[in-house]
Order: sequence, then structure tokens, then C-alpha cells
Amino acid sequence: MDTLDQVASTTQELVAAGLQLPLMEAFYTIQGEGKFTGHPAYFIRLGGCDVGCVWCDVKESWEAGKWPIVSIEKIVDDACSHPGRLVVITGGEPLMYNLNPLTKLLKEKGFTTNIETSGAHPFSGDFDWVCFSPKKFKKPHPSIYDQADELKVVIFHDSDFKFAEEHAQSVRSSCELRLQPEWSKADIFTPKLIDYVKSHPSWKISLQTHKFMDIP
Ligand SMILES: C[S@@+](CC[C@H](N)C(=O)[O-])C[C@H]1O[C@@H](n2cnc3c(N)ncnc32)[C@H](O)[C@@H]1O
Ligand SMILES: Nc1nc2[nH]cc(C(=O)O)c2c(=O)[nH]1
Ligand code: SF4
Ligand SMILES: [Mg+2]
Repeated sequence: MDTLDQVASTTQELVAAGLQLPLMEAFYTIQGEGKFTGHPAYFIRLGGCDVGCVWCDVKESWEAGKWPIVSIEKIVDDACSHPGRLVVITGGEPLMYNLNPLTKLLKEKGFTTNIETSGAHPFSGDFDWVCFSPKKFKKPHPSIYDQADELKVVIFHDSDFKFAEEHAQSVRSSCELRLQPEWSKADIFTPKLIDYVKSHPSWKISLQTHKFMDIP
């Protein structure tokens, strides 16, 4: 093995161990969606996703190799430079990676840890709030159902209401249920969501409020 190959295999091992991760971006903003809508939060967006949602609003995240591999120490140091202590790990699909070391370090620094996930990979990490957004494009891994604190189903088609109800059967009874209109179809689906939630009151509506505020 030459030196470059050795560096590559060491990097692969460090990523597999969750000690270094492909980082697309990290930014301090307002959580726009779900339970913590309106809360200031530091977002850590990991690169890489193999789910392939046709309506994904961050398709540029999909290819993991496009993004720099960053040590978790550096990721957490940067998070510490902002006043908020709520962190949201998203992607891409963050559960493609072992999130145990990153969340352990965040917790040691006093962060509350939230995740946005499709649940398509085995669960890892120490999270205070797990937002599970299942997708028809890749079946969730069974490990997510006992972890989800919030089920947030994107509505893009009339059949997504049935898909949402099927997932609601599989999460814990304490799991909060939300429906979120797909952004490009919000004109058509928001009125349908309003009617649906009024007649199925175990559900709430989640809107992508950051897009209305024109913030990241
Ligand atoms: C970009 S995803 C990243 C995290 C993870 N891969 C997931 O899908 O949960 C973050 C959240 O945005 C939602 N989302 C993505 N594209 C959307 C769109 N066009 N309209 C509404 N919600 C969308 C996802 O369902 C998810 O809840
Ligand atoms: N402000 C803001 N809130 C968000 N909630 C979930 C997001 C995500 O992309 O995971 C997101 C995002 O990209 N921005
Ligand atoms: S799982 Fe998330 S990041 Fe991946 S394609 Fe779907 S919405 Fe985009
Ligand atoms: Mg987003």
C-alpha cells in the first residue's frame, strides 16, 4: 500500500467509527419544522443519502464523496461558538453513520441533541428528540420505531395519508404525529392537511416555516 492508500483507508476507518464525518454544512438558525419549530438551533448537515426522494429539497447532499471529512471535535468546537445549546443533526441521511461518538461529545458539552431522519439505516446516537420521517423510496430499518419521538410524514400524493397511518401503527403510543406538506405542492395539499387533521385529531400540521422566513 502506498501512503495515499494508507491515508484513504485510515479515513474510511475513522468514518466507519464515527470519529470523522462528511460535513456538507453547519449553520445556526431557527428550527423550521416539527416539535421544536421556532427554537434557535445549530444544524449539522452530514453529506450522503441513498433514499432518493423525488421531491427532496437538499439533493445536493446525496453524494457523500463531495463533502469534506471533518473530525467530530472540530464539528463540536464550531457548534460551541454559537450561544444556543440545541443541535439538530440532519443530512443527507445522518443514520448512514455511527452517531454514537458525535452525540456523546455534544452531550459532554451540554447540548440537547435532536435528529432528523428517514430511519432507513440502523439507529445510533444518544438523542433527546428523534424526528422520524419515513419514505416510500427506501423502507425504514426496524430499529427506528422504538426510538421515534415524532413521526413527520411529508404529503406529496393522496396515498401518503394512508402511508402515514400505517407508520402511526408502528411507533410508540407517546410518539407525536405530524403531517407536513411537500413544499412544491403545498398549495394543493395544505387545505387537504387542514381537513385531514380536523377529522383525525391525533395528527398535527408541520410547515417548513424557515422557507416562509427565507432563512436556512
Ligand atoms: C432534507 S431531510 C434530511 C433528513 C433525513 N434524510 C430525512 O429525510 O428525514 C429533512 C426533513 O425535510 C423533509 N423534506 C425534504 N424535502 C421536503 C420537501 N420538498 N417538502 C417538505 N419536506 C421536505 C424530510 O422529510 C425531513 O423531514
Ligand atoms: N431552519 C431549518 N429547519 C429545518 N428543520 C429540518 C431541516 C432539515 O433540513 O433537516 C431544516 C432546515 O434545513 N432548516
Ligand atoms: S431521505 Fe431525506 S435527504 Fe434523503 S432524499 Fe429523502 S428527504 Fe432527501
Ligand atoms: Mg431542510
